[in-house]
Amino acid sequence: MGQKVIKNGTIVTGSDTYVADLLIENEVISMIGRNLTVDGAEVVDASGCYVFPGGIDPHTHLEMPFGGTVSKDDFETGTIAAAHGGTTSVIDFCITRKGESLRNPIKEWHAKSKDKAVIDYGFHLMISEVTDDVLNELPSILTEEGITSFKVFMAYKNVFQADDGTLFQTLKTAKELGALVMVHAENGDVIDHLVKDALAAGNTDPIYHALTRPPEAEGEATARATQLTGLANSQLYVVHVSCDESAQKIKEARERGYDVWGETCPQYLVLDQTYMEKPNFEGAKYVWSPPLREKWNQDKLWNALKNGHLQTIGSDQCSFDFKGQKDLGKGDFTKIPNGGPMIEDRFSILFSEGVKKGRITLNQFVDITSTRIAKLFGLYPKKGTISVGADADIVIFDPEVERTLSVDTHHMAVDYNAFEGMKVTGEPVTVLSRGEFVIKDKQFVGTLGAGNYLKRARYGELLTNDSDKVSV
Ligand SMILES: NC(=O)NCCC(=O)O
Ligand SMILES: [Zn+2]
Ligand SMILES: [Zn+2]
Repeated sequence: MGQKVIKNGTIVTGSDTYVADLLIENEVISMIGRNLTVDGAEVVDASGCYVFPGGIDPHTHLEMPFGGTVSKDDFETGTIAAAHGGTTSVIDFCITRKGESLRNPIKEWHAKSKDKAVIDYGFHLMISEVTDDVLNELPSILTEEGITSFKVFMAYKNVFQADDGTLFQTLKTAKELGALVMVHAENGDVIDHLVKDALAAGNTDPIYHALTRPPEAEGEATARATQLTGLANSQLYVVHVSCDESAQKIKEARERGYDVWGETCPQYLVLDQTYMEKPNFEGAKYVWSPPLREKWNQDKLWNALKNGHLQTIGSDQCSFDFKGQKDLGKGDFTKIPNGGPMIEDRFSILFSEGVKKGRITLNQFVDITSTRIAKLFGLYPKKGTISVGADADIVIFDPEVERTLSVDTHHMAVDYNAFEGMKVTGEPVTVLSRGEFVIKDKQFVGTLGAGNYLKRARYGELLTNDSDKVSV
């Protein structure tokens, strides 16, 4: 791979903003300085643009079986769309099955991703039960696979839901092994009860998905998960926080000194529950779990990001076509596959709605979309920052261009965009993954299978390109 110099851009990290040039050699950033000239190096002009570390999406479901169907974007279309949107690494959820070796789904996830991913990728491992077999397998999964985060679902009764004992045992095991536990925090039993009541009363429209999953069910589960984390003296990351009820519980746990972190998603910051009332079943496009909330929650979530009570943003990418997939739930909202297309717009929504509207600073934007995620999930400082020795995962971002989000221009494989017609400011122009162009002048120029599988460091450890893992 030849050398490249990125010139005249404004480099932005989670803590600093400065004008400098970057030299890229052998997949990494090898020099940062003013007026760099290197004979034979390709010059990439970033005048007028920000130069960000590539976004890291900690929460994707690519080609995931759900609700009798499979999410539409796979590791090919999903990672191409991610790259267009300024994301250069994703961590996808590997879904396990009870009574089976954890190795089987991991193999399946490798098979799904290896020849398709155009950017780097890692896996989280879902834990649905903790048996002796699972406990015996887990240590080698950390060391051999570099999978250092486990997800437990407290919702989706009779599908993914684990009980409190499983969550507690997972927290204890994670502490021993050095893994981060992620939790989908909604009270699945209460939701099941409310869903049965709604269906018995003939309430089958998409809006009842939201009405049967109230904020209290999310707040209660979040509080329970954080308390169990305190009891186990472990570490917890609450995914897709949708409402003030849950954000408050995370803040309280952190104030108590618990090692608890929270992620929100673009949809909860921008869309609200009224979208689920759209006619002609269009409300189904906006069915996520947890559901969209009343609008006033959005200011609370933005403030939580600004004040550090929530720390990251994930896409929760789990896309289904409106025609042929979402419509499986016509006449019964419980059959609408949960999730939406979000991998491409995560970065730009946070920039446009967050930085441009003065809700967060530019450096917070980088921290929330990249640096903090790299630190929590064992990728830092190989990923998540711009420094000498880091992977040259770079986004050259035009902060002034105005555009309209639409299914007509997005690169995700589905037949709608959740932000259809929304105007945003700012766009990734050129994106590099380990020094190679993936997006050049807004065009995809990457290679299927060029993405590397990421073996991640344990919770609290660094991952560098020099020595594989360094303790801190
Ligand atoms: N969030 C959602 O609605 N779908 C994806 C699966 C999950 O994260 O719960
Ligand atoms: Zn979830
Ligand atoms: Zn999810």
